Amino acid sequence: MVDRRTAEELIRVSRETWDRIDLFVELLLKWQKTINLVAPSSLPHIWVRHVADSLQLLNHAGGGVRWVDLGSGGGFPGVVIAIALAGTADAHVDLIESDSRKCAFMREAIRATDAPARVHCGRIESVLSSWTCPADIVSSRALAPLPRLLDYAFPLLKKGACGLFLKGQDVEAELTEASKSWNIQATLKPSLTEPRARIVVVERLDQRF
Ligand SMILES: C[S@@+](CC[C@H](N)C(=O)[O-])C[C@H]1O[C@@H](n2cnc3c(N)ncnc32)[C@H](O)[C@@H]1O
Repeated sequence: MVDRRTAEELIRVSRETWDRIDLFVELLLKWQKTINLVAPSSLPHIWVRHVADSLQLLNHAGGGVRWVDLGSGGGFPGVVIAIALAGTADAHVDLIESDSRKCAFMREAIRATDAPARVHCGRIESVLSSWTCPADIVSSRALAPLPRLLDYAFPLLKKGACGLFLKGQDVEAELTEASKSWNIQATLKPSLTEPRARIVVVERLDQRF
């Protein structure tokens, strides 16, 4: 349980939130036997590598409670964020994922933890093409290189959502590439869980013509 203790030292959330995350992790480990929800090699480090990695986004959300998480997979960061926001007025997380087995897992996790979230099983491009709900935050982890990620998130960013994207060490090159198509107002924040990783906070995005 060193990994779990390290996560608790990195991130401050309530005892009740940790209890609900315990339920989520228990369920994930059960489903992981039949579906690849996270890389098997990362399981011994699940608390820091996945749970704390997700929760750290709350530090950059400016109190935003209406989230849309893209390519949520096994629930990172979206389901973990929803669990942490449970009980907060107006909090809601929309999770968009195209793999129906991962969607089934997330629906079960939301039910078991009573998290304020909803799963949209489909392609991001298609789900967001008719999206009308306001969003404070659009998040994602390990979905696509930044240029494609910005294409996906643009329908929400252009309406004023803030982008919170967990990225690896290649983020500077990805930002340079994305700048060819976009005017990006963004800042890079250090990750609490991985020294080489960064959180890209996109405050504003406009298309270059
Ligand atoms: C590498 S996984 C990352 C999952 C999770 N965000 C995480 O960090 O553990 C990428 C996920 O995005 C989903 N995905 C990829 N392209 C997508 C698209 N266009 N629309 C919806 N989901 C997509 C995949 O099915 C997969 O579950």
